[in-house]
Amino acid sequence: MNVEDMKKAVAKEALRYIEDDMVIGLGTGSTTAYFIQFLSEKIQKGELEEIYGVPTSYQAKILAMEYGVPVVSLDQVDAIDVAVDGADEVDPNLNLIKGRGAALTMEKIIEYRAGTFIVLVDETKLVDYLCQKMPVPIEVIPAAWKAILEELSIFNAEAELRMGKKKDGPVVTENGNFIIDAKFQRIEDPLDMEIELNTIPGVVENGIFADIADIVLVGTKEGVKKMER
Ligand SMILES: O=C(CO)[C@H](O)[C@H](O)COP(=O)(O)O
Repeated sequence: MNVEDMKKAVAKEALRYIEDDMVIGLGTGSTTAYFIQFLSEKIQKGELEEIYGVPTSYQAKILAMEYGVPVVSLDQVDAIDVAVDGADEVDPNLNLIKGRGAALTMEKIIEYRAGTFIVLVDETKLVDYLCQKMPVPIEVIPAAWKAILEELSIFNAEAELRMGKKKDGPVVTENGNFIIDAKFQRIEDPLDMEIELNTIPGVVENGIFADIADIVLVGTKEGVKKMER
């Protein structure tokens, strides 16, 4: 089983948690894209009814619209039953780093409020501690980017402004902000770090998702494994 097959396997497995009449937070990224596709197939077959998706990004919204999954915004719903999203790192306590796709703020807004937050990863995302492989994406107000970059040196972070790939200059998020990717040495206390980073003036949100995930479905060569809080 290659990584792509693992992503598909966890996306299929996540459907087990979806029932009629649910409002579902739709995450961002390649793994969640499979989930949206498979969710749509079940809806088209009539196996799921009265499903509404709350997208965490334009990517999720456009995919849902293309696949015919009804889309609503957060302010149109009373509650989110389940949210499904990928992650960049998962530690043994189900703490996450997210935000490679620069959608971390809306992802956290929605996933924090979900009755059940299900994370879909392949086994390459499992780490012993956060920041083992990936930096923490931090969404910042553009005017503050340079000051924040310097302030992050207090944490011994190697931090850089994220630059566009098919755009000149910095990546601009869907909220009109910049992203700083900060590689810390090792995050000992994810919750503490998540809160501390958000106290820096100009920081909108950061990609540490501590104590939010309820279930992590991990695609492995041996099949899907479940980690649960
Ligand atoms: O946080 C994210 C986007 O902001 C993604 O969920 C995360 O990067 C995982 O993506 P993929 O499933 O493509 O590996």
